Amino acid sequence: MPSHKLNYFNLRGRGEIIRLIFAAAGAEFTDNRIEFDQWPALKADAPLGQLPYLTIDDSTHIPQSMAIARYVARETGLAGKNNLQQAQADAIVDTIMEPVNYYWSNIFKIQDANEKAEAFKAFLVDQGAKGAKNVEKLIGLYGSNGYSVGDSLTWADLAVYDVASALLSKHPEFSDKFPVLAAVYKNVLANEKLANYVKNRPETPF
Ligand SMILES: N[C@@H](CCC(=O)N[C@@H](CS)C(=O)NCC(=O)O)C(=O)O
Repeated sequence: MPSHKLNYFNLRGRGEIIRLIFAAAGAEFTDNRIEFDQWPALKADAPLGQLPYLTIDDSTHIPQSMAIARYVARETGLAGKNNLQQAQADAIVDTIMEPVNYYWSNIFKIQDANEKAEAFKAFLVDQGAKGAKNVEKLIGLYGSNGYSVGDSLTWADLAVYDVASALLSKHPEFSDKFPVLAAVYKNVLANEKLANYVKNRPETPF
C-alpha cells in the first residue's frame, strides 16, 4: 500500500469517516491535525484550498472527503465485496450525507445560541428523521445482522456510526426511534479495533 497522510483540522467533522476506515482496517496513516491558527499559512497547499485532503506517497493530493473515504475504503477492502455491494454502500453513504450536508450549510453557521438550538430541534424532526428513516430502509434491503451491506463491515457502517454517534451521544432516546441505526452503531463498537480507536482518539467538540 502507498503511504497516506490525512490533512484535516483537529476535529471529527468531515475527516473522521476517513480516520475510522483506516482504523477499522488496521492500516497505517499519518493523522495530520491542523490547528485553526496554522491554517491560513497552509491553505495554499490544499488542492482546493479546503480540508480534508489526502497526500499519497508524499506526492499526490486528493481533495473532497467522500472521494477520499471511498478511495481508502477500496484500498483497505472496506468498500463492499463486489460492484453491487459497492453501489449499495455508496447509496447508504449518500443518503446519510444529505442531512449532514444540510446541517453544515444551514445550522452549523447560525451564531445566535437560541436560534441555533431551535433550528437544530426542527432539523432533528424533519431532515434528520427523514434521512434516518431512508437509511434504515436501505439497510433493511441490503444488510443483515447489524451490517449495512451484506454480512460484513463496510465503510457504510462507519458512516452510519459516525453520524449516529454524534446524535446518540446527545439524544440517546433516538435509539428507540431508529433501532436499525442503533444496531449498526452497536455492532461497530463491538469491533475491537474500532472500540480502541474511539476510546483513544482526541476529544474534540465535533
Ligand atoms: N465538499 C468538501 C467540503 C470541504 C470543506 O467545507 N472544508 C471546510 C472544513 S469542514 C474547510 O476547509 N474550511 C476552511 C476553508 O474553507 O478555508 C469536502 O467534503 O471535503
